[in-house]
Amino acid sequence: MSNKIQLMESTLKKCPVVPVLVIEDLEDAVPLASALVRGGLTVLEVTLRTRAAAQAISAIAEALPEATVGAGTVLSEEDLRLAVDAGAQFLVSPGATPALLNAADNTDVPLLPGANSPSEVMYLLERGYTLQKFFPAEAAGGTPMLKSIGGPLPQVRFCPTGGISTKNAGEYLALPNVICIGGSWMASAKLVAEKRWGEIEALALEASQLK
Ligand SMILES: O=C(O)C(=O)C[C@H](O)[C@H](O)COP(=O)(O)O
Repeated sequence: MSNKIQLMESTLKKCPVVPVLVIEDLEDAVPLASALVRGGLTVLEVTLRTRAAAQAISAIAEALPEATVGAGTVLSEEDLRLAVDAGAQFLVSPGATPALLNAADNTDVPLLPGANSPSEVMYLLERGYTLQKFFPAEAAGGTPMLKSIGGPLPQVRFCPTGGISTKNAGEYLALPNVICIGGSWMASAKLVAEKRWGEIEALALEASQLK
């Protein structure tokens, strides 16, 4: 486990923000990822919420070797297989189940599992996860909740995701138990549907400079 945690840590340390992407149209995958990478966001999470997702991961990995592309919304062993076979370099889940964690134990690709309560965090810690996604960040209590969890559980660091934007990103990044944040604001459904790559690049640039 510790090698995989180290790999996850080095990935999450690359950038302050991981864009969470919903790619409906495969032809948008590479232009979208290119815009984000040009803006300085090189770690990308493609959610498995669309039919194009797995092919989008493969296309981005092939076209942009400088990017680290992972799969999000990994809910089951089947999702995990699909993502790993597509070439995902990391996996993200909004929560965790024993079946998913067992499947993750049998692959070399690191998983960032989600939690948002002390018991969930403790369970994942028991399973070896010192890096976890805090989801849905704002709805689950935001920075006060993360600060409180950090009291008894300072050994766990989080990638909070859900309801974060440039407005509150800095408050999360200032916490000692936050390694990076996730969000979709720089690649909203509207911006992607309208193929506004220049604007996405500008928003990525702003996000990549967050501290
Ligand atoms: O798909 C997943 O696996 C998720 O966990 C959900 C995403 O992380 C959030 O949808 C991103 O949140 P927003 O930045 O508020 O859009």
